[in-house]
Amino acid sequence: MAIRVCVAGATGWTGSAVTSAMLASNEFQLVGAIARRQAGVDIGEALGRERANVIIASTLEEALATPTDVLVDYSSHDVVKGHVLAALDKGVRVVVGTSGLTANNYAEIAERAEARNLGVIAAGNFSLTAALAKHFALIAAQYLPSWEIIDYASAAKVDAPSGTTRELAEELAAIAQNQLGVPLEETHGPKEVRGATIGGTQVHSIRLPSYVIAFETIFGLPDERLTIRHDAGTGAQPYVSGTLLAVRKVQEVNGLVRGLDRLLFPGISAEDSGN
Ligand SMILES: NC(=O)C1=CN([C@@H]2O[C@H](COP(=O)(O)OP(=O)(O)OC[C@H]3O[C@@H](n4cnc5c(N)ncnc54)[C@H](O)[C@@H]3O)[C@@H](O)[C@H]2O)C=CC1
Ligand SMILES: O=C(O)C1=N[C@H](C(=O)O)C[C@H](O)C1
Repeated sequence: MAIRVCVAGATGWTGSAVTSAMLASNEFQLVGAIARRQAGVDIGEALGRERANVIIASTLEEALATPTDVLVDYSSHDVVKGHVLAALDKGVRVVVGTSGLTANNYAEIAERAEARNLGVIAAGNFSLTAALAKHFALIAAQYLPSWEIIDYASAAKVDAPSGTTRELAEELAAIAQNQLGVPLEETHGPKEVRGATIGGTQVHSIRLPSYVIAFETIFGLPDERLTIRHDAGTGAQPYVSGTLLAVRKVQEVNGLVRGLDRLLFPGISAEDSGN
């Protein structure tokens, strides 16, 4: 039986690519679509396709009035947490693509998902190559003691750091404690220039025209350096297959799974490195 999916942010840059893939597949049945603009319009027509017989809703409550198995969220940092908790309260599993949620937000989501005996899969980045870049960085942190992260995005990206680099920094902390050459409080000059500290990692977000989206984890040793970098282009296609994989897998998950790499590769932990 097809998995019944509702997409929040269905007309957006990412949501429209995911929604189009759902509409083109027999494995999924699109039963709901949420967007701020074009509410009341058929989602197929809004995306330049044939009619899908699904009318775009302006609220989650309206959309989830139709029985739904999985909510996929590619909306906005200011509504995503409310969407996830409300969906769980209605017995709907969730795949979270939207960035901007903190570790505390995710702790609350994990607790709610466990209480409802439902699954949530969230990833700062649903691209396979970005998941590989994160996986390689987690491996490197088992062996190399010092690193920093640079997060590049267009001038229009409102959330900082990116969901990708926030997730990476938080998970690096579970592998090892990053070692700084000079403690931040001993920095001579404004400490802000050393970036934001997330899970012990200094994260630097650049928001400038001409960038699309990229991140790099730089590991420094005396006289040598390793950079693990991911670059994505202007299309949203890289995020589609990972999102669809999560929609399939979330049926089997209880509680929160964070990171596409967790679905694709065996876990890495501090014990593996002896840290
Ligand atoms: N995890 C991942 O792999 C990826 C995550 N993202 C994240 O997904 C989010 C969306 O990104 P884009 O597609 O570029 O955004 P976008 O601005 O192109 O689209 C946002 C969509 O959400 C809807 N929306 C916005 N605010 C809303 C609200 N208050 N209530 C209901 N609907 C609302 C809009 O109508 C639109 O359909 C961002 O947080 C972005 O960082 C984006 C790409 C990949
Ligand atoms: O806003 C974007 O474009 C993207 N956001 C996600 C993030 O915040 O990491 C994922 C991807 O980088 C695209």
